Order: sequence, then structure tokens, then C-alpha cells
Amino acid sequence: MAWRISILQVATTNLVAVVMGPCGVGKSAVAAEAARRMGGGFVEADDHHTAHAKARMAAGDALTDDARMPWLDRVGEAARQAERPTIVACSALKRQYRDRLRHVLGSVLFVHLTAPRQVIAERLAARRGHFAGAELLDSQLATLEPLGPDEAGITLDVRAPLASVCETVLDFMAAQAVANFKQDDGGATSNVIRQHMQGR
Ligand SMILES: Nc1ncnc2c1ncn2[C@@H]1O[C@H](COP(=O)(O)OP(=O)(O)O)[C@@H](O)[C@H]1O
Ligand SMILES: O=C(O)[C@H](O)[C@@H](O)[C@H](O)[C@H](O)COP(=O)(O)O
Repeated sequence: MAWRISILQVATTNLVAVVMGPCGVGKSAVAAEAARRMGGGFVEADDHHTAHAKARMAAGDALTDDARMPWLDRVGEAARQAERPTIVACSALKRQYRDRLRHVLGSVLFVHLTAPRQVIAERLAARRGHFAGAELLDSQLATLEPLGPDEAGITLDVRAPLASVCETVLDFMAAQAVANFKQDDGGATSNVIRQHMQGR
């Protein structure tokens, strides 16, 4: 619905959301499609790995914290400079990695994508033309630290169709934007947005 897209664009201005989770769960697919629907910027964290790191991961070798930190800084910087609203596809597996992104970006929403291991393994097995294969999955799942209760974000099961996952991401971002407006102007703007949204 055209009005809904424009309300979403207004409401989500200035937001940055990071779609996180293990390799193969669908971060790039969800983040790219959600950014396209929203008309905002998209940052792919994979584009900011060094050739050395990609070769390591292609060999099934998990990166260390020391190798990930400069990469996270590059991802954060790319997101800082990207068009707003911005959606980033980045594994951000540990709390300290998300802290690093928050340090660069200030306030960030996280969308943690989850699925049973088997579903992710099947997606990785079918994926073509990517440096990361199924050998990385177990280390990624072992490293993963879910969002803490104090971290702004949601956790979504990606067994639902891509379109419905994207809808949920956009609804979540719009709801957060409404809450931010409420803090900024005492509720005046959020009331306008709510009135429009009641027509859904
Ligand atoms: N909702 C979905 N349903 C089916 N296949 C999906 C879905 N989301 C992603 N995929 C496919 O799964 C594979 C992994 O997705 P990708 O976005 O590359 O994951 P990640 O960025 O988390 O590594 C890709 O081949 C992609 O096309
Ligand atoms: O920190 C890491 O070990 C990597 O960033 C990793 O988390 C990421 O998953 C790979 O880059 C694979 O790329 P995809 O996640 O796009 O499969």
C-alpha cells in the first residue's frame, strides 16, 4: 500500500537495523529485500572482509575476535555513511561485536534471524557463488550469543516466507520509530503515524 510505504519512510528516517545470525540463515536476502521495500540504504558486511579472511572462511576456518574487530569497525563505518534508513546484513554473533557496532553507530536495532540447524545447513548446501560454506555453520552456532533483554531488537524464525519475514522487520522498525518520535516530541508525531496505521 502506497500510503503505508510513505509512512514507513517517514517513521524510519534515521534508523539503522542490523540483521544478524549465523551464515546461511538468510541475513543478506532479508536485509536486501527489506531495504529495497523501505527505499533505504543496504550494507553487506561480507563486502568488508579482507581477501585473507574470506580465504580463511572458505577453508572452513572460523575467524578470531582479533580478526573480527577491525572488520566490524569497517562495517560500522560503512553503515554510518550509508543512506538512512539503513539495513545492514552482518552476523554480529557475539554481544561484544554488537557493542562494537553500537559504539560506532550509536543506537542500532538488531534483528536476529533463527532457524533449526538443518534448515540453515540445507540453505548453505544449495547456495552458490559464496565464500562461506556449510563447514562454518557449527562454529557460528557455537559462537552465537542471542540478544540480551537490554538489547533493542527482535528474534525471528526464518522458516516463514521471505516476504513475511521482511514485513515483520519493517513493522518492527516502524514501531521503534514511533516510540522514538514519542520520546522526541512528546507524542505529537507518533499520534499522526498511529492514526494512519489504524487504517491497515
Ligand atoms: N526465506 C528463505 N527461504 C528460502 N531460501 C532462503 C530464504 N532466505 C534466504 N534463502 C536462501 O538461503 C541461502 C542463504 O541465504 P543468505 O541470505 O545468503 O544468508 P546469510 O546472508 O545469512 O549467509 C541463499 O541461497 C538464499 O537465497
Ligand atoms: O564473523 C564471521 O565469522 C563472519 O562474518 C561470518 O559470521 C559470516 O557469516 C561470514 O562472513 C559468512 O558470510 P554469510 O554470513 O553471508 O554466509
